[in-house]
Amino acid sequence: MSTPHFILTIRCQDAVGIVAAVASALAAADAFITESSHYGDEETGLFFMRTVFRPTGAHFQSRDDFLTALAPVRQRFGMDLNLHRRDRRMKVLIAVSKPGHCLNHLLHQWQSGELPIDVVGVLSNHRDHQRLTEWYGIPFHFLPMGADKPEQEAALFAVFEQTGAELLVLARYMQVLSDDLCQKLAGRAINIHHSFLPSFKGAKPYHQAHARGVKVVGATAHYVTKDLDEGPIIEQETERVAHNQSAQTLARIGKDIESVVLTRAVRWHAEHRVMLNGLRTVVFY
Ligand SMILES: Nc1nc2c(c(=O)[nH]1)N[C@@H](CN(C=O)c1ccc(C(=O)N[C@@H](CCC(=O)O)C(=O)O)cc1)CN2
Repeated sequence: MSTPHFILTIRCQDAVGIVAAVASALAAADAFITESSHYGDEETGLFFMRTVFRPTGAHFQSRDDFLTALAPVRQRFGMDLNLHRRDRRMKVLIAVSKPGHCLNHLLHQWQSGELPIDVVGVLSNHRDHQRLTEWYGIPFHFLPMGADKPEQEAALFAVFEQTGAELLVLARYMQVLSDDLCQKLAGRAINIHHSFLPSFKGAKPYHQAHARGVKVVGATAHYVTKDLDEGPIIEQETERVAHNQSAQTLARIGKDIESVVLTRAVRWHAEHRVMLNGLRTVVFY
């Protein structure tokens, strides 16, 4: 059986000696570092680090062993420190409305082993994608938007909790989540917006873009906050468009970009490569 690798992520106030202290603690625990990235943001004064390592010694093998070895450094610098087995797959719940292209792409990538996740369910306020979801052998949860939005959202959060989900992916889910639900899911919900933010927030961004006469369209994956389309950006991509292309054609071009951008963002989040830095993110590619 191959030796498990661990992913260590750290966020704390920046200071002299953090990298040396972490590397020394890992060396003292016979940890072999295979990958390491760090960044200090001079504006926010925050330090970020992602290190991948594997055990080589007899005394330090388990996650708890290494958490114990890192405890003094964690305390010295007041770190927000997390340690994950690299072979553990994140549990993901996907929400979708009528546009199904992002869901389809995610499910194909997952089934093809291209994403380090387990899809624990798909939920929707429409039944359009129930057959596709069940074809993949995934539970489908129909949560229609009745008159009582808090009730629908309570049912949504109940599915999130009951499935053991660790991430909610809004794969063109066209309902605005309430402040209360956003707080409960802070840092655990990713949305795909079908424009190159901050341009063209809200509904019908391709019509807005066409009317503005843009030469480039794009898509943005971001963490979900109460402020619509304002959450910390994880990934963006663009493609050139031309004067003779309609809003419908822009939307068709955009579908492929949205699918790729959302899948990248989910992969990077599941690989613990994305860290929140206020209203921004740090992404260790
Ligand atoms: N709290 C948040 N919730 C959601 C966000 C977000 O950023 N914060 N993003 C949306 C997705 N989205 C754009 O990317 C978006 C979805 C829906 C709407 C909208 O105006 N919806 C209408 C209803 C539309 C319908 O029923 O078809 C509404 O909610 O009144 C704008 C942008 C997902 N949720």
